[in-house]
Amino acid sequence: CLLPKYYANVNLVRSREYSDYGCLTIPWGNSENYDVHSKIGRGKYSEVYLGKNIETRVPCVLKILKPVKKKKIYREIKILQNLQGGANIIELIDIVRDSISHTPSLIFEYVNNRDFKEFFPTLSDFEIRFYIYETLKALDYSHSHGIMHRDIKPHNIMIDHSIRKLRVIDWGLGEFYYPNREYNVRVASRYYKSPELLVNDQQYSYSLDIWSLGVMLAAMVFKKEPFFRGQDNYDQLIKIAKVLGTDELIAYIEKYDLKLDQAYDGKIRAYEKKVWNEFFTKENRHLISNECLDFLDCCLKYDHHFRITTKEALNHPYLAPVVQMYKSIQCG
Ligand SMILES: CN1CCn2c1nc1c(Br)c(Br)c(Br)c(Br)c12
Ligand code: NA
Repeated sequence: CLLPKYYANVNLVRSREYSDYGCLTIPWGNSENYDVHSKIGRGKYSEVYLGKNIETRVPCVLKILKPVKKKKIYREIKILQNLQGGANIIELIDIVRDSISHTPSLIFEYVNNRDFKEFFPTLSDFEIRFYIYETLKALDYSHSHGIMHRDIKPHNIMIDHSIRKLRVIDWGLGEFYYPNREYNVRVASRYYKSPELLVNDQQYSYSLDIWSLGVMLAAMVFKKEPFFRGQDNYDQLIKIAKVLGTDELIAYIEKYDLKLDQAYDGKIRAYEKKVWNEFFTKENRHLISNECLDFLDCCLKYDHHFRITTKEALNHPYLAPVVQMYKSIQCG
């Protein structure tokens, strides 16, 4: 078929400025238009506040960027601009230069999100499938526009359950995909880091986001948050090997002639690949189905070349009930 399996060339066929975030025209807004209220979060690169538009009184979120390399700030803004209007992509309302810190602040639409650690355990089987589907819509839009998110985790999935609204936030680690380009492996958050990041396979692609989504889903359906709890980046791979087994990890490493950091020497013992039913409990059984386990197998592959793509995932039987629901709404 004409379409490459995974949007390999979208950034090659577009004009240069689409992905060249060096030269960016920022339509600076006016920080006087916004009232800053309470701090709602703090990250490595930003402080996040709840605020309001002074005139309209409409709530908004102000992400005040810590002074990092301009190039990184421009990359986040360029990615947000390129993705605006895409399904479940957080809306960037304004960019203002903070009158005090002089660093840029990004003004986003507000989502009445509830901490996932309290909210996720309340979800039914269908609701989990629904929110995975909604997240995949955002990832498919992003990947089809040549962009990897590289920090998918529950903290970056904002959900207002009262209106079934989901938005993917924090595109600060996002990057433009080019075939055969080598990328920094120090991305994503530890528990959601994919094997390629942990064995320093720098030629990764969009499928990094699919691993992180799979890890998030496993935590939701098995009620085990996080699903792979590594003490550090080395232990993270050990925790994965304890579930997926050592054989396929070694096969992946040998296939691409990857070198394991000497920190692993003697650490990676022979672990049997576990069968999923070892994680079944009374509390999580109602969330687990054969389609769900198959979906997890498609996402949680060591070799990123073999992971399911967003397009294929949206058509996986696990999500058929969501597709069916949307069809029934359209037919009225
Ligand atoms: C740390 N927290 C909690 C809620 N929340 C946080 N960061 C947020 C960002 Br960035 C955006 Br954009 C939106 Br919208 C929401 Br809501 C956010
Ligand atoms: Na954000």
